[in-house]
Amino acid sequence: MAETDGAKRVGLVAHDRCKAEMVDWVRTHRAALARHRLVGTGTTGGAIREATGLEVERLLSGPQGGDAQLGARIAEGRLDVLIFFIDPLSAMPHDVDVKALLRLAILHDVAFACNRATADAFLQGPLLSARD
Ligand SMILES: O=C(CO)COP(=O)(O)O
Repeated sequence: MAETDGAKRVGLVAHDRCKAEMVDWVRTHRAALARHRLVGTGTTGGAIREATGLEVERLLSGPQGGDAQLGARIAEGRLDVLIFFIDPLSAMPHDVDVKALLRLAILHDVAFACNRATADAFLQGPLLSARD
């Protein structure tokens, strides 16, 4: 656990076709997520902040380096959990950045959820639970 208050540093990222689902997921779990420190890629973070009023640190947009910034945080031990709703049906110009982010999460043993079912499971257990 990274923070003494139990808060985790949570990265939030969604590809364009998954952004509505990400916003809905955050809205659904707003109370639990409000206990953590949220950081998102530019557009995702802005959409979440706008829709929920939650404080979200915004990095660059993914294709402009936001995925790489999250990867750097993982490499530096500054991110605890990654929620990344990946579009499995679209080619991405920054696919190498997406792969690098996931590779770094695996390498540094950072828990990551790439779909809603897994993200929901994170809310049930010690990673992001609303319970203490
Ligand atoms: O492209 C992304 C992840 O690969 C997400 O970036 P945005 O949140 O800026 O759209």
